[in-house]
Amino acid sequence: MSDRKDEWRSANETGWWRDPEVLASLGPALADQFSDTHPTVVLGLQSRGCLLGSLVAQHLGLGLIEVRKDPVRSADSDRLWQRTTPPDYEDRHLTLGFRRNLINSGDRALLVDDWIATGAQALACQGLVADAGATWLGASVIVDGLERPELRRPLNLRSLLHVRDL
Ligand SMILES: O=P(O)(O)OC[C@H]1O[C@H](OP(=O)(O)OP(=O)(O)O)[C@H](O)[C@@H]1O
Ligand SMILES: Nc1ncnc2[nH]cnc12
Repeated sequence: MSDRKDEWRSANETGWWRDPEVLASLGPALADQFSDTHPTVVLGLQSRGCLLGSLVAQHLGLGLIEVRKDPVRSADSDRLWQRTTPPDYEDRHLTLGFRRNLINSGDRALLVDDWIATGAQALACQGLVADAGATWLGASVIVDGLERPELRRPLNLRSLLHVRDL
């Protein structure tokens, strides 16, 4: 998984998906970080988090909730849980959300993502889970680049790599 940074100072994550062995190992590795918990649903943040979230969900035999950026109602009857993020690593205030009927208050939710930076998007996801009355288990990510260490515990962040190790 070691991977030097490119000229944009970000790891070339697309190379990870291209490697069959790395791809096969990511779902189990991200799931195993939370083997002491009992998730009932995986949350994947559009878009890379969904790619990884589906690997984790499949490994655990669970379903996936796709957390959409700027979700649009497909029908008036679609009620959404929605939250707007604080500024993220690109200084965006994104609206994140998903259909309310995808989660219930008995669910135990595990967020999966490739990278955490400001923690803004993960915080909004934690808020969405709280809005639904469900239980937040934590965030399982590949790269921990968290800029606010005080968020590590409340988010229950677990990572495969730290950004300084790339
Ligand atoms: O900690 P934060 O500052 O909130 O940033 C982390 C989020 O940003 C990146 O996704 P991005 O929005 O670039 O979308 P992508 O998955 O489509 O690349 C990354 O995959 C995380 O989801
Ligand atoms: N995928 C990513 N998400 C958030 N911050 C990043 N910095 C470099 N790559 C990133």
